Amino acid sequence: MSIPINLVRGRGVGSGRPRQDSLCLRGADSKPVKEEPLSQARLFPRSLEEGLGFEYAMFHNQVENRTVCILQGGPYLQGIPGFLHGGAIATMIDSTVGMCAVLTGGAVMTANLNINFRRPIPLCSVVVINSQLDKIEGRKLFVSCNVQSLDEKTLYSEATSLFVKLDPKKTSP
Ligand SMILES: CCCCC/C=C\C/C=C\C/C=C\C/C=C\CCCC(=O)SCCNC(=O)CCNC(=O)[C@H](O)C(C)(C)COP(=O)(O)OP(=O)(O)OC[C@H]1O[C@@H](n2cnc3c(N)ncnc32)[C@H](O)[C@@H]1OP(=O)(O)O
Repeated sequence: MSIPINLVRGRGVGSGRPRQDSLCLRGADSKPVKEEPLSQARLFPRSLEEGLGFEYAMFHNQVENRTVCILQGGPYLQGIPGFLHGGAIATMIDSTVGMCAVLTGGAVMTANLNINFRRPIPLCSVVVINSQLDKIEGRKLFVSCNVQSLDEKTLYSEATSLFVKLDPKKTSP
């Protein structure tokens, strides 16, 4: 049986940096205080110059509700010398499980993210993030993932997450 694999985004596949020209600035109480175009706004993982930050492509399998991310973390993402910063790893884990949740459930937000960092990821190495939808309970989507080396011999990180579908009756966000 052939399994449909959808390329979600990737450099060289029409992956220009997304622009969001109509964002609201929000005050401390989360209420919009001023409408202003933020022409510099970028999806966080796409915010660094090519080759220096997050280099990745994601693939989604609609039949199995799985999203795979191939990631190379560039030199601007260094944490301890020679290795990826944990926050950069968390960003890409959140983005991958988030993509899995969005493509399965529509408009969602991360409510909870738990990460175990098992081994440090060498800077500029290529790793694979394998995520899958585990279950859906009402508006809640539970998605887990692991981060491995290409040869699958090294398990770098594991994570579980909860995404909540946005309630159209609520105004925020
Ligand atoms: C924003 C629009 C998104 C639209 C997306 C569409 C397209 C995007 C396209 C491309 C994007 C591609 C991929 C995604 C990339 C990256 C992903 C990054 C995502 C983020 O980086 S996003 C930022 C960080 N994220 C936040 O900034 C969330 C702040 N937060 C809230 O905005 C609310 O908290 C919210 C909305 C989460 C829920 O609020 P709510 O009012 O709708 O729901 P409520 O509180 O009633 O909870 C309902 C049920 O979830 C349970 N529940 C809730 N929270 C829980 C928790 N923490 N632990 C355990 N259970 C929890 C309750 O216990 C209840 O469970 P039960 O029903 O069983 O009682």
